[in-house]
Amino acid sequence: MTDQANEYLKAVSSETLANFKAIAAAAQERLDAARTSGADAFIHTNTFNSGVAASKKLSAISATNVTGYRELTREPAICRVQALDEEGERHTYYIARKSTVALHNGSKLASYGSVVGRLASLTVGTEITLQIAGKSRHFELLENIKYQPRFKDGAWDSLNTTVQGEDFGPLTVESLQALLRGRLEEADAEALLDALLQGSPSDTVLEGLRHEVRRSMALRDQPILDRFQDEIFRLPLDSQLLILGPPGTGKTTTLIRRLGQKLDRALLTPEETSLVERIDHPQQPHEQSWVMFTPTDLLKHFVKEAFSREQVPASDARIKTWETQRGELARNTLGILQQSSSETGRFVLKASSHHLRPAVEQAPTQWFDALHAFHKQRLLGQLQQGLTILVQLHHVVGADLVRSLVDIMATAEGGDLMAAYRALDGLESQLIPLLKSLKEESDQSVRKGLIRSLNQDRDFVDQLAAFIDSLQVDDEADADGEFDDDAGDEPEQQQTSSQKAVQVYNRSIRTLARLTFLKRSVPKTSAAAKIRDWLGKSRLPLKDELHSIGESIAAQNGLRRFVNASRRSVSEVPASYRQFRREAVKANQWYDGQIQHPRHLDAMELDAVLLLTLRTARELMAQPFVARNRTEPRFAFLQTIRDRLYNQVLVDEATDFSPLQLACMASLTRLETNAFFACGDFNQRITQWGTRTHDQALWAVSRIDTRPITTVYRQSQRLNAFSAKLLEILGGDLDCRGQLPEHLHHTGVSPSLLEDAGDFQDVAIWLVERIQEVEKIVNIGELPTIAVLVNAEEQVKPMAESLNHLLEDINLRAVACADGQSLGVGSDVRVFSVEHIKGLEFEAVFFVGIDDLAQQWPDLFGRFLYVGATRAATYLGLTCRAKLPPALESMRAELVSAWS
Ligand SMILES: Nc1ncnc2c1ncn2[C@@H]1O[C@H](COP(=O)(O)OP(=O)(O)OP(=O)(O)O)[C@@H](O)[C@H]1O
Repeated sequence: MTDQANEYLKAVSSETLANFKAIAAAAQERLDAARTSGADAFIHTNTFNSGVAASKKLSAISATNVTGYRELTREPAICRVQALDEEGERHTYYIARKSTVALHNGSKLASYGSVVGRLASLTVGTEITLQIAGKSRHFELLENIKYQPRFKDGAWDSLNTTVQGEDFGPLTVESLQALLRGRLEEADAEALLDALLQGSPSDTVLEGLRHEVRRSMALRDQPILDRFQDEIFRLPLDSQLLILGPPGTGKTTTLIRRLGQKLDRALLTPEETSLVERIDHPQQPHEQSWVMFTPTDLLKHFVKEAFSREQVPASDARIKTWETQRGELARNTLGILQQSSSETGRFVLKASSHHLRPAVEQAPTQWFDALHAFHKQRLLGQLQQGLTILVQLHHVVGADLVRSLVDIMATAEGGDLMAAYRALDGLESQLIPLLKSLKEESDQSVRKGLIRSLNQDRDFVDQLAAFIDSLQVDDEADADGEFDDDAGDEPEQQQTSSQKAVQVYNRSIRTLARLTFLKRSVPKTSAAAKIRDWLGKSRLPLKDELHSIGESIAAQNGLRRFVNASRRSVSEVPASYRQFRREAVKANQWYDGQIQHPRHLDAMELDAVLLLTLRTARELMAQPFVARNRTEPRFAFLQTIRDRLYNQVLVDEATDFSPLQLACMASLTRLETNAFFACGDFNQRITQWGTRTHDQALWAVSRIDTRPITTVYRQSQRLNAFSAKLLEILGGDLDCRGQLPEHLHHTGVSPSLLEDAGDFQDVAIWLVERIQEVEKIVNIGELPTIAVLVNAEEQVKPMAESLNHLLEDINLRAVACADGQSLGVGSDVRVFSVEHIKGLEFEAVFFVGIDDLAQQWPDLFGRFLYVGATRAATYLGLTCRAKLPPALESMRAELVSAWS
């Protein structure tokens, strides 16, 4: 670096530290003002007439402001940029992480999420056009300085500041204070001595960018994104995006930053603001209307801190696994699963069962499409049968009504069920009263028969109740009569045994009457047949009576199919599924598992039922005739679902979710926003059911826009090269390889290998030697993050125990992170089962028993190895109980036995 550059650097450092002080002081002034006059000091709007919701929103804004100012007192700025505008004028901006404050000294401070904040992501020499205050402004970036501010002993400093100027850099300045003083601080003299002894440059200014050792078990702070990530995170709120990229390219980082930006009303574009205001709901304001799905609980814990840096409160209600969300929806909201063991009729989830063929589980989209088509056909069939009945009974229901229904059915048969529902919605004012009067008449006639029997025998109802209790009824045999009465539309209530007996009597007589009228036989195993036989001729209504009741019931049956038809398209998904599966099993299609009970569902089947329910409900919600009448009681069933939708849905490690699960998640976005943001990597899929191809992703979210990112920020050059080779020999998608950022000095070391390792005690000896090496090489006064990965949950504790025997002697500890529930604390060596470590990052990773893994999971071995190996930033160790698996033999030359 030239003397001139050095002097310039000092001048800028001095300006920076003065500005840090000024920003922190200005922010403190605002905080003090708020304290004396109440937090509402920030609000200049008159709230008297704005209602409760508006004042709630404003107090939320003032709370955000307070947090923002407080953050500025801790971290005044994260960047300083200089840019040349189209008129040749130089502009200097300081950029803060989230908030801004006006400065008295003329310096300009913008937040990173603002339009000007984009300059922070550019490299020097890049040109950009920005829309500032409605005007297009063109800039060329001349200089970019990134800070890590620290306040120590009453003075501001910035550590590991990176600087890139027009004709110098990038450089890393260890400490701006030290640069200004020309030496490292006294307190750091020891570090300086160590650095000198290791032969590293003693100067506080280093050429290039340096790797930052991973010290904590949380997603690393990355306040400024690169240009490509930055572009993605600012895309409009109502986008559907899938970021694809190799491990460690900052996909999760980008996702969290995007959420932070899109939740901050001050940073939304005018279009986004008007969209958010249109859909804002006092019960679930925009700031809380989001959910993020992660495949494991561990990843959930790993990213939580990154959310709080974004000032986004992220409770368990916001970051979830799909299993949690699915359970809530299927059980509580949609009633697909039974809620208690006493309840009957609904499905029971058997999560560990597999009913579908493995090939269907791996590519379930065709199966789902077949189910969808079946459901539509079944709904159409119900209406067609209704029309056939009504055409014959036009003298009961009226010829005009039948003609209208004939026209509506022509539309439905043309494939447009939604248009048919719209027309039927308009016809309900005729259908419902007619149905009601027919039912009253037929109920009256059925009741007469009951009273007759009671007159003959006062114990009739008690005897009937006792008989009903002894009945073994076949639900399927009674399913035929589902439109006989509307009891199914009412919630099941607690009944006395007499009430139940009378209800079963009524239902059975109606069924018998309808089948008599239709001249059809009664299924032998049905309740109706059993009751008929029990009643005997003397207590059954006369044949003529049955015929006339039957005619009315048949007409009601026909009419009922046209009432609430749209609701049935949603509520009858489970019934369609049961029938679909019954027929497919008979036809030897799709299924081959043992289905113990017609009400049992495996996890993928539940996803399918859920998806079909959600998609049908959304299709209905999008219909103008529904949207117009959304508050009407007849559409209350949709409101329950609407209340469960989110302004934004985010998915991390999307490829571990099946296409059905991704489609369900996308179906949880508000219809107005459709804001869906997912990230993943097909090479890192470690579930059999996960999404395998881009086509599957497109099937799940039809308008998804895929954005690749390829700069690898996690791994050293050596490990990145090793990972790329691993991908090659394991047959991964080679287009998904990444490269390290320019100017990064992070060569690293080759992975190390132990063969013929023996039992855990022997492995532990080798691991502890390597851990000590890492500690020595890293030399940061504490242990960096270290993970030991084992092949199965039951190995976690024994491995941790074996390590602890040895680590104790050097004052270190290993912790068993069992069941993927805990991330461990402090600088312990963490032992995980490999299936839980998706998305995590460590400075060093040791993968124990990879030859056993190859035998245990021949299909997924390569993927587990790839995911495990790419968790490591710098140090990777592999151990084999016997020898390196044959698939990896060609990598032997890349492996060493130790690092020192
Ligand atoms: N623009 C950037 N500059 C420097 N470091 C970055 C940048 N973006 C991300 N990182 C760092 O890269 C590392 C990996 O980030 P992240 O976990 O978000 O990647 P990922 O693509 O989600 O990885 P994986 O596919 O393994 O889940 C983190 O330490 C993060 O801080």
